[in-house]
Amino acid sequence: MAKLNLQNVVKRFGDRTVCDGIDLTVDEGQMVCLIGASGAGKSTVLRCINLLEPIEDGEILLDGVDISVPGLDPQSVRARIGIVFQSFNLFPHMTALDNVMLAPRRVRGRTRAELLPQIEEMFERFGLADRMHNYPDQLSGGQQQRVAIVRALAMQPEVMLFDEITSALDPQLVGEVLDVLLMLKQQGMTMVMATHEMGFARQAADKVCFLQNGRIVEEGPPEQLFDHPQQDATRQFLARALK
Ligand SMILES: Nc1ncnc2c1ncn2[C@@H]1O[C@H](COP(=O)(O)OP(=O)(O)OP(=O)(O)O)[C@@H](O)[C@H]1O
Repeated sequence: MAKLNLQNVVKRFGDRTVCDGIDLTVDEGQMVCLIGASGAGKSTVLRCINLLEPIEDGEILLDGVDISVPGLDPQSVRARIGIVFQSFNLFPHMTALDNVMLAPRRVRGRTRAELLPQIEEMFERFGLADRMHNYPDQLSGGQQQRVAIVRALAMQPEVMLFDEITSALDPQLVGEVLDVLLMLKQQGMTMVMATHEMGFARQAADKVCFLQNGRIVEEGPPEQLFDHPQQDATRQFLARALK
């Protein structure tokens, strides 16, 4: 697994600065949660890391190498950094298995036969063994999101990014998706997660970063940030979110 470093990352949309000098370190095997009000810039940070958005300034280092330099093939970076979104984005005309196999076949040139044992094992591990041949509309939201996670993992990424992956789920399905993240953490995956699930951030994160107006205004281990927030903005946000 890899280590991720953001140094003074600046992202603007027109004259609006959405990431205003983000410094973030995610050590190998760490889970970092980004929290903050809607519009604070959490998704944009993740999209910049995955090179879905070009940045105006700063550096994004993957194991010490700047991946944000112009000219670098974004596909090769995205093969190393997986991302899962709120909306599962599965192809509706393909089975769960075919959705998962698509990228490793296309990008890595692997065959179905080569991939099958590893992918079957992942479906099994994430409680989806009997769902491999179902189409997305035959699956619950929680199952679809777990398939989306398996799809990202099938590329054998070194870092995983999760953007509000439980926000579109019925409350009773949230737990089964968060459990998958706990399993990944146990396996030592390096992860960054934008979330409104404060209970999960408190329980599972190694570090929590509070974003406000495109800046990380406070960060620390969850017990420090949740129990002893230093900034008024953090206190007010947590008071509302934990209510
Ligand atoms: N493609 C875009 N063009 C213009 N503005 C954008 C674009 N994408 C995001 N923004 C703006 O950037 C700001 C940060 O958005 P972002 O989605 O990163 O916030 P967020 O913290 O993830 O919010 P949420 O919790 O609602 O997902 C918002 O004001 C948003 O309107």
